[in-house]
Amino acid sequence: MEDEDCPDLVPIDAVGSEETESSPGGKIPVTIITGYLGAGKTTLLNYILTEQHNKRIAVILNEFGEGSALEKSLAISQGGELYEEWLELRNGCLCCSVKDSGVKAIENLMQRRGKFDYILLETTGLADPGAVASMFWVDSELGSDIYLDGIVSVVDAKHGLQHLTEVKPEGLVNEACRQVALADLVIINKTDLVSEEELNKVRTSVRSINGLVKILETQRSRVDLSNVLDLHAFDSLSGISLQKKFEQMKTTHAHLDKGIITVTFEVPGNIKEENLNLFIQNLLWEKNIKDKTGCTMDVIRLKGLVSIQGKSHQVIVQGVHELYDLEETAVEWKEDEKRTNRLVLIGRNLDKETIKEVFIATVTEKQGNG
Ligand SMILES: Nc1nc2c(ncn2[C@@H]2O[C@H](COP(=O)(O)OP(=O)(O)OP(=O)(O)O)[C@@H](O)[C@H]2O)c(=O)[nH]1
Ligand SMILES: [Zn+2]
Repeated sequence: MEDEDCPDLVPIDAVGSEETESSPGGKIPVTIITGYLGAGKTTLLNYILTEQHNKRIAVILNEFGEGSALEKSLAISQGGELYEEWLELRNGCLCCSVKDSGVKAIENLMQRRGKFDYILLETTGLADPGAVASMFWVDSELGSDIYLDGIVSVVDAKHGLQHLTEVKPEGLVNEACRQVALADLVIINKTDLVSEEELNKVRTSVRSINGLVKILETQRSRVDLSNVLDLHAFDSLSGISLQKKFEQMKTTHAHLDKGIITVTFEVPGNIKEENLNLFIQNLLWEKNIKDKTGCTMDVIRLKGLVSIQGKSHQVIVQGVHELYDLEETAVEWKEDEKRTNRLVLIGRNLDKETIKEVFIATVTEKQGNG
């Protein structure tokens, strides 16, 4: 069994000398809350801020949007002014509302280290959560204090289907779809406003975009916090749950439009790390892998469990847009176990046969001695 309480390993020089009462040397998890305009993100965060849960959560509300969301946060800020200072709430949480990307707010928040154990960050309804997520990966200064735990996307049960199926001008990705594609958890909210049949359609649509995502259904964004926090979606702890998902995953339904879909494939054997890097870089950086009609495959999210030559443990692959990394998991290949590589890609113009062929060609290709 995995010891979930085991602190993440951090480089020694990353452990600051400042007061870190909560978890010495430990990084603070950040969960990104996305979702289309009006889906219920702020409602979710307000719910978390007002519930008793014995957790000290710092919440960064994005108040770029107008109307009801603003009013809600005004209610929380009590003073009647838009809050740009950190406010300590009765249940031990901290709250701040910001107008920009929120990264500034996180930097500002880190000065209050020791007062909270978790950060929830709301993005604007139209934001690309991948861009926000990327900042935690590439910003090493932020990265030594915090880590990305997961991406949660709130979907409006009433209008979600319309948002998800809206066709954008050529070349543009529908933001609502992108948010679902990147999510580790989708909360279908406002179920009070729809029939069971409508709800089914939304669920099916979410599932067809993202075959891996966990789906919850709520009213007023009332969720069990344990389903939202500590998902460990981006670290090696998620290797075990990823393996379970592979087993449960059904093949994706054929999509009529050129929307975002999930494809998954498996190739048995051991692969070389450099060949895997080459494959991923062709896909994410060079973007030179095309489908049968000549369209470039556009991968938004990538996950995989692979078997690398010379490594005794399964390796997890994580990608968001152009960024990716490989990390050895705690799961060891057993001696009599068939070594295999399983990948999941979420994106556009993905064609399973072609991508699998390219993978096989790339990873089995003999590399020169140099
Ligand atoms: N009927 C119904 N209304 C809801 C539910 N959840 C939230 N709402 C309402 O939907 C509206 C939008 O909710 P918000 O939480 O502000 O949505 P948001 O995603 O933060 O919106 P933006 O920040 O503007 O993108 C508010 O008026 C909420 O009261 C629900 O489950 N059912
Ligand atoms: Zn909001």
